[in-house]
Amino acid sequence: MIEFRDFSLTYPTGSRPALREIDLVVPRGQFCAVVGAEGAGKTTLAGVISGVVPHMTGGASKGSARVCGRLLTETPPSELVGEVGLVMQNPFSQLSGARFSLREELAFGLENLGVGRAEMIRRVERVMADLRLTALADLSPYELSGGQQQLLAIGSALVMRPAVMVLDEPTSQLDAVGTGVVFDALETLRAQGVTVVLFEHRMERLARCVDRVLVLDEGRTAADGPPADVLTDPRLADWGVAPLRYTTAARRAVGRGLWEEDRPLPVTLEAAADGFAAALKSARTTGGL
Ligand SMILES: Nc1ncnc2c1ncn2[C@@H]1O[C@H](COP(=O)(O)OP(=O)(O)OP(=O)(O)O)[C@@H](O)[C@H]1O
Repeated sequence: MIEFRDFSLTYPTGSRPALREIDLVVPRGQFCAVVGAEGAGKTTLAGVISGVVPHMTGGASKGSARVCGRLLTETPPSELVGEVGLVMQNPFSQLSGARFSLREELAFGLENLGVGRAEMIRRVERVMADLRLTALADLSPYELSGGQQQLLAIGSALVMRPAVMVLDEPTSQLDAVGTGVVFDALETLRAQGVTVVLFEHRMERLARCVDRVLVLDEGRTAADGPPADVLTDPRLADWGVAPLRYTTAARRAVGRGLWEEDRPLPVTLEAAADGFAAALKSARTTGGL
């Protein structure tokens, strides 16, 4: 689905590559998260997958980057419409400004593609049902909350039935409620088997819903694997990524003999609760409490 081979990219004004020797294969249906410090290359990678970089920014590349077999550096973004859906940080800036209701906004891209009316209605209704937007169908996009607007942006991308969805920090401008709404929608995408690359810094939510986490550090792949491995890697902070609170608490508990050494460090609240409950039980049994 996504295939990068030894791919590097240097912006025209860049003194060093923003991406270096990236090898990345994301198969169909995989849900992959990309994390990294500021300037690590996350937005650049999102831009390459969605066709924005280098077509709209300029830049020289080496190696190859493909989505659905198409070489991204040779395919203009307009030709990727059916293949890649992009959702960016600011939901407001993604509204067309040309439509009066949420339902019409969802139909906008399909109208531009010349999709027939019956098919358009079918797709729009389906996306509204999947993202639980049906009750808001007749509201103006400008009456929606930030979280709802971001759901609309996700819906506008999804309605085009892209092979891959790229979400570049979709919750960074949202409050806790909006973030919850977007992560619930991501669970829906996952359940539907959509291939997703999510660039995100809210690791606690991310650890639950992704198959794989890739860490970028100064444009290179520093780590790549299941969240339970990558997010408990002791080098995470060296790569500029704050470890999860659960992992940090359990690591301290290991040091004090309060976390079973052979129990993996937790990356979710549930795993942390189970681990601490087991530690408490064993302390009670052995008379430690
Ligand atoms: N359009 C551009 N022209 C020149 N250099 C750029 C451009 N966009 C990004 N860069 C540089 O490329 C490197 C990677 O930036 P990028 O925005 O991809 O990182 P990031 O991980 O998304 O960072 P942040 O979390 O701050 O958004 C940085 O050194 C940045 O200064």
